Amino acid sequence: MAKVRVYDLAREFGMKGKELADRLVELGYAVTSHSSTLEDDMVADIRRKMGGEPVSPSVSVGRIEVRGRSESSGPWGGTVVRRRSKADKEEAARQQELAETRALEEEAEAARIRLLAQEQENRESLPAEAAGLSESQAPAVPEQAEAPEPERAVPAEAEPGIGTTAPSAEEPEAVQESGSRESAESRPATAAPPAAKDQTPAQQKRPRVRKVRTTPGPGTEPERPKPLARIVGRMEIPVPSEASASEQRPARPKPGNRPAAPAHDAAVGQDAGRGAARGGKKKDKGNRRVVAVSEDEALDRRMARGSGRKGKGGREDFLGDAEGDYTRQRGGRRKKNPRQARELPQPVAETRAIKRRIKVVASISVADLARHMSVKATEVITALMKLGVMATVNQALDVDTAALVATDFGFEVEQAMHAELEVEALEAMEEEQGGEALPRPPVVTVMGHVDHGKTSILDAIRKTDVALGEAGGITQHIGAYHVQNAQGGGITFVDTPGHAAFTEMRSRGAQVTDIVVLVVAADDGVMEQTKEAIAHAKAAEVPIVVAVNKIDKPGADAERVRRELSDYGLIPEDWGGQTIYCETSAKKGLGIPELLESIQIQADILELKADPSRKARGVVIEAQLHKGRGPVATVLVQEGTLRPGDNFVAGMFSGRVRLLSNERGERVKAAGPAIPVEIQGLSGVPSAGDPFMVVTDEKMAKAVASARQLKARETELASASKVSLDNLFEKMAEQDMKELKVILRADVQGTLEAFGQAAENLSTDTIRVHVLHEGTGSITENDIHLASASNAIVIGFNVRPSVKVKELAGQEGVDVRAYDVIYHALEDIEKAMKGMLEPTFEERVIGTADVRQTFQVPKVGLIAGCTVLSGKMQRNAKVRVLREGVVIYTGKIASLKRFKDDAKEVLTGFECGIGVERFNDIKVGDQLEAFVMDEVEATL
Ligand SMILES: Nc1nc2c(ncn2[C@@H]2O[C@H](COP(=O)(O)OP(=O)(O)OP(=O)(O)O)[C@@H](O)[C@H]2O)c(=O)[nH]1
Repeated sequence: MAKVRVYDLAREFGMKGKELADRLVELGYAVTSHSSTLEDDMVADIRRKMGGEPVSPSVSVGRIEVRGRSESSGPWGGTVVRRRSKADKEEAARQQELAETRALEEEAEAARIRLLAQEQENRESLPAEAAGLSESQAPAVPEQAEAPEPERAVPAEAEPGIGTTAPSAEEPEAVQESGSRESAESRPATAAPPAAKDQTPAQQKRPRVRKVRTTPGPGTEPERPKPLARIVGRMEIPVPSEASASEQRPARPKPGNRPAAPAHDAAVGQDAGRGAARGGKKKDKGNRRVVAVSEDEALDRRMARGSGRKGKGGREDFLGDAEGDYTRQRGGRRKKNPRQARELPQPVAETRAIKRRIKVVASISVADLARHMSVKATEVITALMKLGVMATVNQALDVDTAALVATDFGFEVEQAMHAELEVEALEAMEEEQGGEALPRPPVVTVMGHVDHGKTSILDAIRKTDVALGEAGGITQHIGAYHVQNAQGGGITFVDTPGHAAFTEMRSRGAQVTDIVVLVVAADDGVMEQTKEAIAHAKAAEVPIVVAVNKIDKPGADAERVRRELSDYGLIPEDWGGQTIYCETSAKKGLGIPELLESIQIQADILELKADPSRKARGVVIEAQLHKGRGPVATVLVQEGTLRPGDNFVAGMFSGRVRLLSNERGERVKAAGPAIPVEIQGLSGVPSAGDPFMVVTDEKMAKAVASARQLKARETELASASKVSLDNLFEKMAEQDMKELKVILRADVQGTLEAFGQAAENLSTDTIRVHVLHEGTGSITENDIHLASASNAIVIGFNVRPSVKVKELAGQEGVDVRAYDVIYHALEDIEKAMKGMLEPTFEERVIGTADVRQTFQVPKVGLIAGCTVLSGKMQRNAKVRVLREGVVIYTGKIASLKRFKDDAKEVLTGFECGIGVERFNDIKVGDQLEAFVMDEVEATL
């Protein structure tokens, strides 16, 4: 073919040669001047790019690919040459952009449906497409219609569209763009260029766009236009999602793009191929995006693309991150948010999950549980009722119950015992791995009756402390101190006030004392507190060393003391017993070394040992908040060695030993077993008797402390009993109570007024009696609820609470008292205020009976014919009616008859008739349980 020069071509376009040359340079063609020669392919390409065809021809030649490989079309599939009128092409070109945009939205849904329909759907679409072509292009019709291949090819094309792998996927796009469906799916490399050459601009838009994303590979034909030129058309790149959109076009032919359908199909094949290569997920993304795009958005998108990115990054984004890319281009951050929002639920859910977990150590009050779940306490109470649990706001729920009710509110209750378990594990490990247990000094507590000389003896002992040297004198009192005797032995004295503290510590599980020194004044003998001290020491199973003091006194009689103490089991050694006796005079310093020696002997007998190599463990002897030094505690180390820097837990508090000092205020570097030491560095003030333990690290210390605080709070709530006349005095002392709230019930109004006045007159400077509520009639459940909520007691005159009310009162811990005489009630209140009142009554079951028959007796009511199973049935006793083990009524035995005679009581094995007061619903098979309320003696 003759070579065409630029100016020749320019004439076709009605341009000057130079103009076209410049234009071609702009387009990236290697043109130097208006007289440069152009290859045929270049000419065709230029014609296409310059607005289609030369001015003169009235028709253009387009080539469309026949889908699939036909027998006649050779290995790459056949092509059909068709003719289109210029008007058609112009129309197509004009409408192309808008049509595509509209198509995006219109086709989006169809695309999704189509993808889901997969092969069958695609197959159905092909005939429609072929028919569309046949209408306008006679030559194409027979070939397309007759060829069976296209139909076979469609499924193959569709497959990549849904994520299957197509070998062509990784082929250079320049090759793929013009490929037929077949070429796209199988081997498009060489078939593509002819189609590209002959396509109308509208047809080529899409393929051109795709070219942008790839660099022409080695498989491209040499005569193909330079890649640079192709980049110019990049602005029209459809996003991958459009692949699925374009896939729909054959099914919905439109006037503007119907002829281009095959090319679109080819594009589908390409995109599908890419999608396949990148995995179905990305393809799916593309699909989602298409669905979401409106016409306006599509326009925006195209514009954004037009001004947008180039090169590989663009391709990556388009294909792999289409949504992200879109949102970034359209609105930066703002637009990115929706995407983030889609990703957010996960972390949000996690946060919620954490928030929705409530840690409970042992129990939690209803109020606390409600607070944790941000619901009203009444809602929790209702939920509990549904579970069959009757609870009040302040009632404590155990972990299981709390977990059960929390589930209703979408919360999870977690047993918060980890920290404590860790400590236990550490303790166990320490014990296991600990070193050798070595002899340790004894820990001694001095007890005795008032004024028998305890303090004097301790003072005398201190004076013997060789460690004091000439400086002498204890500089500070720390509750315990260690003395070294002349023989080099050491003894630790716990200097706590009396046996109350001793017992209190013991009640906390802190057995610190190895030996008790019982001081008895020789001139006074065994007194009340001497006996108590003996009882406490014995209860604690601690050996006693007796110090018979004040032997210097004229009336001193050591023998008498021995005799008296022998009565309590403290038999002297020289009498054949095992108790060591020492005669001392604290005042004159007599017998003190012997006393110390005796203690030592006793300690030797006990063979006291401890392992100094492990982490320290001990007991808080006393603690206080010091103005300048913060919380300080005297700790008695029982095992291991305590050193500055150790992280520890003391009761509910944690800390790190900042400073260790002994009873003389001297800094010490370490404190071993049985050594009392004062520590600084606590987070709070622990209580005497609290366990002390060095833990692994600060984190653990804090965790354990907070777990204990939580537990303590729960325990406090759980045991928070309501004020009763019995504990009124304690509560006053503990809680600084200033008011005794009373709810009154009486049979007549006059009694109420009289009592109310008298009760309020009992008010003193420290406590006021306040009648919270009063009314006539029996005590109601509401009274109990009110009392429970207000920490009040309920007093009834000539009225008794019903069984139900009584039970409720029991559950709520409300003190309900019934009196017949105002004076007795006032007396009780007065006693309570003085802390003198003791518990009064206790229930005692006296017998059970089986109901065998029932009789309706006129004017009397229902009588149960019973057999007494155990104990006895007693007239006027209280009785519970049980049906299948459940108490259905509690009342009083109104009548008890043996045959026709009234009986006081009926014993086991006998039959009787029982009438229950105000209860006529007794049935055969019920069981009656008779009980009485016994007055309970006050105990110490
Ligand atoms: N004659 C004489 N008097 C003594 C002796 N020991 C103590 N006293 C005196 O007895 C009184 C009470 O002594 P304390 O040491 O205070 O007795 P206590 O047992 O500590 O007393 P409380 O702390 O009140 O329980 C004081 O006046 C002492 O001087 C002693 O061995 N001989």
